[in-house]
Amino acid sequence: MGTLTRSIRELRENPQQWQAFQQQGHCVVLAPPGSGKTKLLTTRLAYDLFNKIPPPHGAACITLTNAAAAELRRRLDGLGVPNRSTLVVGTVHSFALRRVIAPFAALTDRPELAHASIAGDRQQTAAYAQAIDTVFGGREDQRNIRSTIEFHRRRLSPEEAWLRSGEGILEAGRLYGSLLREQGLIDFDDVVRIAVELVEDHEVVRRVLAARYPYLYVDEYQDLAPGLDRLVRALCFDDTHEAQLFAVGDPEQAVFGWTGSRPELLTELAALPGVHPVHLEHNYRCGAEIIRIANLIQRGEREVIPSREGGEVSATRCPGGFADQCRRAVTTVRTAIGRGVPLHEIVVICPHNSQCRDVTDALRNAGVPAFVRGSEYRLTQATSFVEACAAWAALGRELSNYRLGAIHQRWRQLLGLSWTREKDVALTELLLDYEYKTHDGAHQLLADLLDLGLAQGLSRPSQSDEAAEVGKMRQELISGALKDLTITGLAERARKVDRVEVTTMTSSKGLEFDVVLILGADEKRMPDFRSFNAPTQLNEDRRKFYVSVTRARDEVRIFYSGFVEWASGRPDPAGPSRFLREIGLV
Ligand SMILES: Nc1ncnc2c1ncn2[C@@H]1O[C@H](COP(=O)(O)OP(=O)(O)OP(=O)(O)O)[C@@H](O)[C@H]1O
Repeated sequence: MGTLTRSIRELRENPQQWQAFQQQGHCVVLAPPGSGKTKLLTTRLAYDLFNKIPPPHGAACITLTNAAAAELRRRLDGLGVPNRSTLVVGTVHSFALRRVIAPFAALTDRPELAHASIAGDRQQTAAYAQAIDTVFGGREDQRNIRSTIEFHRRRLSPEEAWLRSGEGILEAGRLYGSLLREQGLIDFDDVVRIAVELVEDHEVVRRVLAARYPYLYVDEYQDLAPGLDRLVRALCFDDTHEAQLFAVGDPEQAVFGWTGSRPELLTELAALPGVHPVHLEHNYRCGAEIIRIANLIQRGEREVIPSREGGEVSATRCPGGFADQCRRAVTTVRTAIGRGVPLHEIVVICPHNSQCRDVTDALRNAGVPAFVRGSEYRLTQATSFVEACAAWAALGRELSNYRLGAIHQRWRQLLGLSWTREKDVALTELLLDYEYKTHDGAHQLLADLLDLGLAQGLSRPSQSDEAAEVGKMRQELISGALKDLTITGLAERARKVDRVEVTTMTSSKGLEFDVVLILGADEKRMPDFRSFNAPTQLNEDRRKFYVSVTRARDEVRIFYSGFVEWASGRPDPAGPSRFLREIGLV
């Protein structure tokens, strides 16, 4: 039996999943963790492509983060979905840039946007500094003003809202935008705003997009910021040319508040006339005890039903502080390995990046392979392609989990019209060559890939976001934090097996493991002390804890000390996290 058929059969066993799978018209699935939202979305898309969407029509399948988009692509690959030029699977920002702004920029008063580049972090910081300095003359706290401007840009606030935030904010925001514009740059907030304006203001844009992508699939809808929600609504709820929407999400897993997202948008979407809401309630991932604890974290607001017995949750006090938590985490990981749990079925989750780095060091020093992704560059289609090339060359197909065919497919997409069959041959030769050069600097492989055609492929205007990220990666590999990284080191970053994953609570979203370790469960860290008097933020911190716990199939091990240590080194006796108290674990 094919994987798609098997997946459809599994959905048929669950009446709610089956209802959503068969639903005609707009469908919004609201469902808890592990209830099969992503499985439902990808199975339905695969089925629709084979049965309802004949070429040249296509579909757009979008989500918020690159990691989530990569997971969608992986699952669709597994269901045997073939490539189609009108099938877009990616982030909502890349959809806005490539499928809305690039082809329709001529309709705006800024046709040059079709060739604009995405501003890098440094360019944004410089433009913010200059704009704020010009308007406020260095009198005010730059960080505060920048975050107020970002707040309004992300929410596409109307002018009155900007004005309510104080004198000079609107002016500085406008100046920031025009400073980027003078350099031929836009940032992702601009991308969203311009795409929303194009779709809302121009019927022709809606008409063309609805013809090209008559079906729109959105995963993790709760994380879309208001601008992106408007984009989806304009495409799907136009009286004359609507695309059909299939959206899945969970307001209780919204963890991207800093991007301006509001979990209520999903609930409101589900209540729109013409939308069929479907609620799922069974969790297929976690043992019953994990679900019991997860329900307690939610304070009984929503009962999730487990599909199997078992599961363990425990909390351990580590009186020696965070270093002690790391030591005990190492022991717990070793015990799990001793019981036969594969390394890649274990995850360590911490509230902060710096804690992730500390626990990774502790694991590695104890001889346990561990991987944490820092903020060196984002994992996009192009950067993950470069990592996959290193992995295939250095680790081979088995250990790397990458097929040469999948690497070639990505290569073709990145090269676009500049792809030729000879370029496939050249890529294969290059990768075979690197099998014997695994100790060379990783920057050399990137330079060779750029020379081989990647640079040309990324010079297309629609690829400016990818080009910016590859530029950042190159910089890091040549002179940044990754400057001594070898091909093997780069390969390790893409390796999916035989290593423990270490991640922040936010980035653990959408993942699943047999064993989950949560460190740093101390008040002032979890929740963060800045959330104490901010109910919205406090709720988001609770949701992050909820998301972390529900990543586990079998075991959740939580560690706390009852105090936190700040940079001064002085312990602050804040007590264990209130979340542990609420669920009766301390
Ligand atoms: N009907 C089903 N029968 C068997 N297994 C299922 C079924 N539905 C989902 N699953 C399994 O449950 C697990 C969770 O599914 P999935 O990742 O799609 O859930 P999700 O709702 O997207 O989770 P989260 O919101 O936590 O990311 C997967 O291993 C999936 O294969």
